[in-house]
Amino acid sequence: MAKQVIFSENAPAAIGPYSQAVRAGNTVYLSGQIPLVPATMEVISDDVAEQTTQVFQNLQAVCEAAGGSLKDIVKLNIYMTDLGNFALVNEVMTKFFVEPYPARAALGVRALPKGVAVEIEGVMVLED
Ligand SMILES: C=C(N)C(=O)O
Repeated sequence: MAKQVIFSENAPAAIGPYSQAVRAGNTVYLSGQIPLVPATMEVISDDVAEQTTQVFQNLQAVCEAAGGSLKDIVKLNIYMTDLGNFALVNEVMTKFFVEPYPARAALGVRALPKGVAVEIEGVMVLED
């Protein structure tokens, strides 16, 4: 199956050897987004709510570049350096998603790139 690399100028450029997303058939694999502001490539702030918002905005931009939207996401994996932020991340997520929510995993990790507090990756399935 042919794979297609997805790129959005409205999301941060990759900070390593990966693509922002890759489409294979109708499935789009969204690389982990961290809270970098696309225009500056700087972390938005230390505030976890702002970081989470930036992450979802970045994912939204990549989804749109792939011809979809956050509504088409079927699975998310959320990585947090402090699971004490679990409720806060949930609250921010409800500003971007309505039911039926995607499947999801939430994990606590020791560290994330650029010292951020949250990273989110996902899988999106496009309509035929
Ligand atoms: C930020 C990433 N997605 C990475 O380094 O893989």
